[in-house]
Amino acid sequence: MAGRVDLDGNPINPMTICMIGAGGFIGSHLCEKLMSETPHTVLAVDVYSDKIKHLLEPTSLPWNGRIQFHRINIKNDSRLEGLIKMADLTVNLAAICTPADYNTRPLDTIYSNFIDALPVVKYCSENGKRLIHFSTCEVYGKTIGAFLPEDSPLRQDPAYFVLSEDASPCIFGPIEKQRWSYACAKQLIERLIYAEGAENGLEFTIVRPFNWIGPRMDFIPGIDGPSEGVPRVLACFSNNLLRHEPLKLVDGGHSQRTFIYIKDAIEAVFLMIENPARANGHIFNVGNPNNEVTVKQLAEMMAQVYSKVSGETPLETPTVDVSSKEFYGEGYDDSDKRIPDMTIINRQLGWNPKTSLWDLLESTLTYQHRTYAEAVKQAMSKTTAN
Ligand SMILES: NC(=O)c1ccc[n+]([C@@H]2O[C@H](COP(=O)([O-])OP(=O)(O)OC[C@H]3O[C@@H](n4cnc5c(N)ncnc54)[C@H](O)[C@@H]3O)[C@@H](O)[C@H]2O)c1
Ligand SMILES: O=c1ccn([C@@H]2O[C@H](COP(=O)(O)OP(=O)(O)O[C@H]3OC[C@@H](O)[C@H](O)[C@H]3O)[C@@H](O)[C@H]2O)c(=O)[nH]1
Repeated sequence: MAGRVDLDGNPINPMTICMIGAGGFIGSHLCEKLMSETPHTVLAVDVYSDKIKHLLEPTSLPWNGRIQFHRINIKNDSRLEGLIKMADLTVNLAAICTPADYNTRPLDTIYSNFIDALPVVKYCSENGKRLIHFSTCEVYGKTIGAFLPEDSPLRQDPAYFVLSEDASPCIFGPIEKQRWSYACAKQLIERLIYAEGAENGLEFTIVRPFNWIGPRMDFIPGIDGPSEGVPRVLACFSNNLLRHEPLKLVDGGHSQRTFIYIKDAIEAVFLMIENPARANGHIFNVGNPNNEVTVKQLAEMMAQVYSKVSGETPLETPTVDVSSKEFYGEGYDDSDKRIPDMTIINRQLGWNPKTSLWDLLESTLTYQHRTYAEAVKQAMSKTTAN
């Protein structure tokens, strides 16, 4: 850890980071790396701590004293301002961010992603503290290309689908498609943060993650989350594979996504944390444009990789189609394609993702198998016995 320098060769001084949502998927990976590779201190705020328990106990851990857990619901806790004041930097990850909630719990989604984030922005601005706020690639909504005729050659032109921070429009569906409640709330908080920067000098960085995936993402229904819960696609498909049942393709699985390994993405956040002069005032796409697949291709690849890492015979029928209405309910809609423009993050931080989709699925599904296979087997045999 000695002699750590930033991208401009200046020494990096130890800092205190107030991390809100530290107990979630991204937060747990950030905390892990901050503890093992830096001298920084983390004030970890969340309502849950299961995913960072291994960093908090036992007290003999080498970073003991550098991470403190504060079980706080930021909706209604006066301790939040004190923690932000104690820190040099606040990283806000807290949000409802599973698509199954956007159309079924739109009020909770809007409150979580906009209203609950407001005091965090305000406390940072009023106290002259730096803020790294987690937004989403969903703020881009649909691509311009999605509105062109199916056979238009312009659909092949990157100008119609590559998503860039300073040029692409934000294209959402109608209000009755409540799917967009999340994207719209995230867009408004981005605009508010940007305005606080412009009018009141808030030092901010906005992160737009493009489908970060890896170990500890969401939950496996009925094992470490509600049996009726619907997590994001990695956990849905992992659950299907663990139960040896076909993977469900929503509306044929034609939508496209670029997936990035959580460990690559965390490197980018590290560069932002430790290079404020290069990161402040910027919005960054963080994704892997080389890992594009349709959801159907993702399902097929996951089935292949899972069979390799578990030694189980592949499913005869690996996928089954399901309508979005049946799977998510009324008001669902989808982003068609998400390719991040990497120009700004390359220029400011010199960062590039490294891990291929196959490799990241291999390590992630090895983790899923080791962590859950036995518990799923037991839960399934209990259900059969009853
Ligand atoms: N994972 C991705 O690919 C991805 C993509 C786009 C955007 N994001 C954004 O990144 C952030 C983190 O995402 P994640 O994947 O780690 O999700 P996550 O659900 O695993 O983590 C969010 C954490 O915030 C906590 N939280 C929510 N409301 C809270 C409250 N009121 N008080 C205290 N804690 C609260 C939750 O308990 C959870 O631990 C979110 O803002 C999300 O919108 C993630
Ligand atoms: O079992 C499933 C689950 C999901 N899907 C599909 O897989 C695609 C990806 O679904 P995800 O659940 O990962 O969610 P999305 O990529 O649509 O959005 C996510 O991306 C960015 C973040 O802001 C959020 O974490 C989330 O909104 C969608 O097209 C969805 O319809 C399936 O076909 N089957």
